[in-house]
Parts: sequence; C-alpha cells; structure tokens
Amino acid sequence: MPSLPDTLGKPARTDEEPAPALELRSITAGYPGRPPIVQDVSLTVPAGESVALLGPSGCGKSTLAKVAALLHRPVSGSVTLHGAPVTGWRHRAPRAQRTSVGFVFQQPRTAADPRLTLADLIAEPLRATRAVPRRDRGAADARVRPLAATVGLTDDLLTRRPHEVSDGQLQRACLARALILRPALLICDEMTAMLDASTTAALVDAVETYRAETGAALLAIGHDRPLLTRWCTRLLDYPATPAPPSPPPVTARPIAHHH
Ligand SMILES: Nc1ncnc2c1ncn2[C@@H]1O[C@H](COP(=O)(O)OP(=O)(O)OP(=O)(O)O)[C@@H](O)[C@H]1O
Repeated sequence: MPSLPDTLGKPARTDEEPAPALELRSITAGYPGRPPIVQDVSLTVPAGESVALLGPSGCGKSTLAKVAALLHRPVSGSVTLHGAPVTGWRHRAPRAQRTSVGFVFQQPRTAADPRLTLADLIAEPLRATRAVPRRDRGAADARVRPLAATVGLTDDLLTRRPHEVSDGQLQRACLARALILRPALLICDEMTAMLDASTTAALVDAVETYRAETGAALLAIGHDRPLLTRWCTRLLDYPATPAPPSPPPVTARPIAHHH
C-alpha cells in the first residue's frame, strides 16, 4: 500500500495570505437612546501590520475601538478576528477570542483599580483567566517582573498603588497588563495622549519590541499625526469608509412677518 502523502490534513496551499488580525465591516454603533455615533465604518488590520486610525476628538474612534476589542456590542456590522467571526461581545464572547485582543485605554486613572499594587494590576488578566492560580503569587510574579522591565517599570514601583505613581508609570503598567496574555492584536486608544515625549517614546518602543517578538498586529488610535506616521506602516483617516453624500442645501424659506 502506498504511503500517504505527508501533507494529509494540511491546507492544500501554503502560500495563502494569513487571515487579517482584525476586519470591521460596516460597523454602526452607539449608545442607547441616541443616534449612532459610528456609522457604517469598515477597516482591516492585516496580520502582523501596524495600522493607525486618525480622527478628531469625539468622532467615535474609542467607540469603534471598543467594538473591535469585544467590549461594546455594535448595532450592526461584523467583526472578524484572525479569520474567526465574532458572535458575542463582553461576557458572551468566548474567552480565547477576548484574550486574543489587548486594549490600552487613554486614561490610566480610570482604567486601573486604585486598590491594586501595580504588580497585581498587571497580573489581573492572569488571575481572571486562571492562567495562574489565584493565590500563587510566585507564578504571577514570574510572568509580571520580566514584562514590567520591558515597559520600564522597576521592582520598587511594582509594590506601589496607582496614587503613588505618575500617569506615565501607571500607563506603563496598563500596557504591561494589556500584553500579559500575549494578545495577537493590540489596540492602543490614545495611549500616549497625556504623556510627555520621553514616556511616549518608551511606550512605543515597548509595543514595537513586543510586536517584533510575537508578530502581533497593532491598531493605534489617536490624533497625533506625526507620531502615528512614525509609528505605523498604514494610516487611515476616520471614517475609514467614504462619508455618505452630504444632504442637499437647506432651502431658505421666507420669514413670515406678523403684523
Ligand atoms: N458610554 C457612553 N454613553 C453615552 N455616550 C457615550 C459613551 N461613551 C462615549 N459617548 C459619546 O460618544 C461620542 C463619541 O465618543 P468616542 O469616545 O467614541 O469618540 P473619540 O473619537 O474616541 O473621542 P476622544 O478622542 O475624545 O476619545 C461622544 O459624543 C461621547 O460623549
């Protein structure tokens, strides 16, 4: 009997492009009781690429980012992560899909639990997903310390709480927390908006070191065009799809005079 080809069970083609890290198709999203803020927006982050989404404050970039990170359910449209369609948001999303996306918020003070030390803050996703046992501090520390060093946090800072560190130091911890489960896609929503130039450079460096090591893709959101131009290989202006045609000009009506 002839031996079976050793490609059995493998994809027929090996030169196929990997599925995009993120695909948003015709996303419409908003908040209850108001018209949608994000209207019919589509964008793609190819596997391993860095894409910047630029747009003015208040246009809906953060809302779109939260949809992509499975934190906010859109009204309509589809999200695909690494080729797998997303069918549920927040607690309804499968854990593997949720943990494949790391998210860094603009405001570290509102994103960080003030009661936790920076070490516990960074370890939070490890405990939440039971990647390490809840009470096994040694196992958590073994993951937290080397990662904290890559974002520029020294051991003495790890025992402090958020009110005992600067915004920049807290944002470094928030970046480490976003990376600890080794996500294949990182979304940074105005990560450096409130930081000085040297902290900004250090955080961008840390993200790029992580990406070089893991091949992770990046969606960086913000309004600092020079920074995002240096950082990312592709730039998209929000909205990423053509805007709908503008409404016809309002026809002036004669003002009624009452005598
Ligand atoms: N949880 C919420 N409930 C109700 N409205 C919200 C909520 N979050 C945001 N909004 C509103 O949605 C609009 C778009 O906000 P979003 O944060 O998505 O914009 P943005 O482009 O990211 O702005 P910025 O750059 O200032 O963060 C704003 O008018 C905001 O007030």
